[in-house]
Amino acid sequence: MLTLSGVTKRYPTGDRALTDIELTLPKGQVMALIGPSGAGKSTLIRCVNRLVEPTSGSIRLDDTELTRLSGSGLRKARRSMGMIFQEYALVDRLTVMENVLSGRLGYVGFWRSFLRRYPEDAVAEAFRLLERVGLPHAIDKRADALSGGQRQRVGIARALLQSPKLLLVDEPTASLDPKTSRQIMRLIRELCAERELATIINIHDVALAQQFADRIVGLRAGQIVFDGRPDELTSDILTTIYGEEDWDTSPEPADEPEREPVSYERRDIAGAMATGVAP
Ligand SMILES: Nc1ncnc2c1ncn2[C@@H]1O[C@H](COP(=O)(O)OP(=O)(O)OP(=O)(O)O)[C@@H](O)[C@H]1O
Repeated sequence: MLTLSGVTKRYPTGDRALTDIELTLPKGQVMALIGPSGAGKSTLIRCVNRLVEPTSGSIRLDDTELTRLSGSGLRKARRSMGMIFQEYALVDRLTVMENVLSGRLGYVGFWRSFLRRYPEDAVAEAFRLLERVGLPHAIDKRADALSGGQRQRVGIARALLQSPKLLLVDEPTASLDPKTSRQIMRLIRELCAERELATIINIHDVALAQQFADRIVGLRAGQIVFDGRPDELTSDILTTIYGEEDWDTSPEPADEPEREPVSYERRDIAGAMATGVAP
């Protein structure tokens, strides 16, 4: 479905962000891309949707060579790639429904979108998607009245309204609490299975990646140093990806502070039992 072959990116500054990347992503697979800061994760995702121009190599989505596209060909190809962002990228003053419908901008043309006239089938599908992501009650709310988790659900519905073949997801949980992060990852996973969407998720949280991805690719200094199943990600491999660290130890329990022995009078204890307040 998506095939990267010999992809290299050197920025004009001389930074070599990716070197000779070989990667094939089949339909329906959720792939987590992990690696330290600066490893090249965002650059890889951005090369696929051509927000960044690869210096060399080939990127194919089905039969289309993405690196050769420009103008309308590139716009058409981008419709088949849904993006989900860390900071949600919603328009705050628009409603949830309007934000979701903006996922169709690549299809409806400038004047129709300017006049906010979307085809009926797009509106019906937006309703269905908002129901599916758990926001049917929030359709008319302004985006800035939502919590982070709700905003990310809107971002997911907007990406899916494009009817993409591929989802490119950049740090979807970086601004969310642990429970909401899991809910969002679970939702992305379920939707990918339902729609047979191939997905690349750029993520720092290794535990979340292991729990919700089918496959993990580890990048270090622009090169793939691990490509395997989540259960194959051992401490040694984490060291290869991130560098030396003791991955197995949990934090030492904090020492109890030494306390002066306290003696209570019997009547203090009786009082405490009556009021629930320690003497
Ligand atoms: N626009 C740019 N111009 C020059 N160099 C860049 C640019 N964007 C990224 N780089 C460099 O490319 C390398 C890879 O950066 P990239 O942002 O892709 O890494 P990352 O793994 O996504 O990092 P993070 O996890 O911190 O987001 C780094 O050395 C970075 O400094």
